[in-house]
Amino acid sequence: MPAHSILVAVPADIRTIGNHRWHAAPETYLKAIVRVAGAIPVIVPALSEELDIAEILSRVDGVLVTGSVTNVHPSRYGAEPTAAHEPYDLDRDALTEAMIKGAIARDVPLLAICRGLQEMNVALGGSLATEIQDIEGRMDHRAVDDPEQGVRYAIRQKVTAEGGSKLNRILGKQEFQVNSLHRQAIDRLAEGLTVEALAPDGTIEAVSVDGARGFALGVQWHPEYWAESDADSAAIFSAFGEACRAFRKSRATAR
Ligand SMILES: N[C@@H](CCC(=O)NCCCC(=O)O)C(=O)O
Repeated sequence: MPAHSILVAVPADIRTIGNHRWHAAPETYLKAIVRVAGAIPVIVPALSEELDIAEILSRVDGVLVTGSVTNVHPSRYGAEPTAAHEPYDLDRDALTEAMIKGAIARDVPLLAICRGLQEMNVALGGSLATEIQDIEGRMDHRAVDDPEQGVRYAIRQKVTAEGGSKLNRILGKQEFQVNSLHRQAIDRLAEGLTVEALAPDGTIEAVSVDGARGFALGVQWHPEYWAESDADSAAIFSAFGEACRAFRKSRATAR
């Protein structure tokens, strides 16, 4: 096991376990950070009003925003909340907005996955569509109804990366298969984001930050799930880990 020294901040979800509120992150992301990106994940509690986010960002070498079954509260992108938008996690919304904006402003490498990509778009002023499987012409991007996680997260959808995009360079190809499971998607793309990849129905599957000096990528699918066994998933986590190491070095030399 390598002795890692790179730190990656992971904003927490709020979960209720028994009678307690927990600040938690899914293990699949934590293992992918340790085992494939080669870094130490540091879970940041969703207590944004009590934390100095700038201070946290000055001590970490990357930020990874995970997926979650909860949805960004629609008031954050000017939509009326309805039952179809639920469930929410308002504390996570506040934390991820601050961490995403802060990471981009400071060139801290950022990898945003699924809900994370949606939060990246909302943080920069974009909006989301909900229940996209009900929109004419759109595919059903939800997980298959199966108790087995490996079946729910099976890689089975085609995605096409823009030629010359960051993803195209990381993966060395334009066409690939992913495990994209979600019921919301980017509607109005935020100014400052570039589309990196699309599903066959036009759903935005990946974005990057325009003019970012470092790594600032959002993917709608789940590279964390197969990061140890699927070459494309591994390539994304390895590229993120490399970016974090390069950022640590550049920051050390600037001091
Ligand atoms: N809530 C959003 C984001 C979807 C997401 O991040 N899913 C992660 C895992 C979900 C699971 O295991 O069921 C949406 O649905 O669009």
